Amino acid sequence: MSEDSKQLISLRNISVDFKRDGKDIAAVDDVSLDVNKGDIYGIIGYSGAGKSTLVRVMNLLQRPSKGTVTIDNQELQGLNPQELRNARKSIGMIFQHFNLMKTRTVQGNVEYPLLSQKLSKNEREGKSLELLKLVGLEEYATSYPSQLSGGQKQRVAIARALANNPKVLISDEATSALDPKTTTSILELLKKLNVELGLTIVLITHEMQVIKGICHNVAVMEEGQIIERGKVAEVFTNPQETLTNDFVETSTNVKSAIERITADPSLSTLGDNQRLIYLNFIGNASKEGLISELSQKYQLNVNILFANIDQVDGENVGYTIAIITGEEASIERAISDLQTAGVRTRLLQAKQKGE
Ligand SMILES: Nc1ncnc2c1ncn2[C@@H]1O[C@H](COP(=O)(O)OP(=O)(O)OP(=O)(O)O)[C@@H](O)[C@H]1O
Repeated sequence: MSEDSKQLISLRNISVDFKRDGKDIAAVDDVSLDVNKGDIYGIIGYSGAGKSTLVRVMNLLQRPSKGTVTIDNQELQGLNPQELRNARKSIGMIFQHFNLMKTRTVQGNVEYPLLSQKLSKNEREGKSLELLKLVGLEEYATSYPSQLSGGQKQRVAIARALANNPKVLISDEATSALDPKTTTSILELLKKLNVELGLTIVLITHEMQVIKGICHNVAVMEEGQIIERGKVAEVFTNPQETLTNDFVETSTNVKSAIERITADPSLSTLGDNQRLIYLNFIGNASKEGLISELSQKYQLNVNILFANIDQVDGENVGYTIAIITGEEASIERAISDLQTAGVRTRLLQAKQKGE
């Protein structure tokens, strides 16, 4: 397969400017992004970062001020209105507030996009029931949206988005209005659609937990730009930008643990030759064993204040905050050994003799 045919979405130098109070706002600022077929690509950023605007560019619901949009080797800006309508069918979308039609039944909602296809009533009914089965809601075909829970409404919206057999599903904060358990079940459904149908998914969110749950790749957006991108496991364990680090540490509870520990004098008032240190490691939990091994080797006392282990894209990632006590040179050597073994270390606080 050539590099080109692997790409499903290709955005080149996209900028979107809006006018507000007579001033230009760069909602998206010179963004290039490639999404490969079969990928689950997450775009994360705080509110106002430009995520929704960027994904609306992917089907030209938002025309960019600059740049080109190519979907499956077809440049969208070159299409006439009829061709664009057809191209848009290959891009399904789901949203935070589901956008279902209240006066139509569940099945009626799923059938709606099929009305523009040359299908008989029977074929439409068959297809919509098949889609409802796929999302686990065939028993609710005759119910109305108001009779469903949020998670069920989102399943209906997913079935509807799949009606035209799209190549890509864009999920715009689709789990933001759902509780954590329902969020997990919707993410599991998206993962299943990705695996079983080979559906490419672009998912925008402000929660790293969502990215960690199902994405293979991630882009971090701030002020209209992509400031960092890469494989989720890599970005998670070695974030380069402050904002990325902030997302990672919030989702792993490391941020709140550091705040709690440094605000508590009984934990953060260090004695002589003590260091408060943060350790982050990927791979096997045996790195935990490494800490006790090094503490024996260098005669250090390690007091673990916080530890968390997480799964990112199938890999274990560990986070530990500890106070290490011992001779300064021994601490230095132990930290150097940890780094050699692939552990990321960060000094949070230190007190040397005589301070
Ligand atoms: N139609 C519009 N007219 C003017 N400004 C807009 C318009 N749409 C978005 N913006 C502005 O563009 C910037 C990016 O908005 P966008 O909705 O893309 O961000 P976001 O990251 O998706 O945030 P959120 O999750 O809150 O929607 C914001 O400053 C927003 O106010």
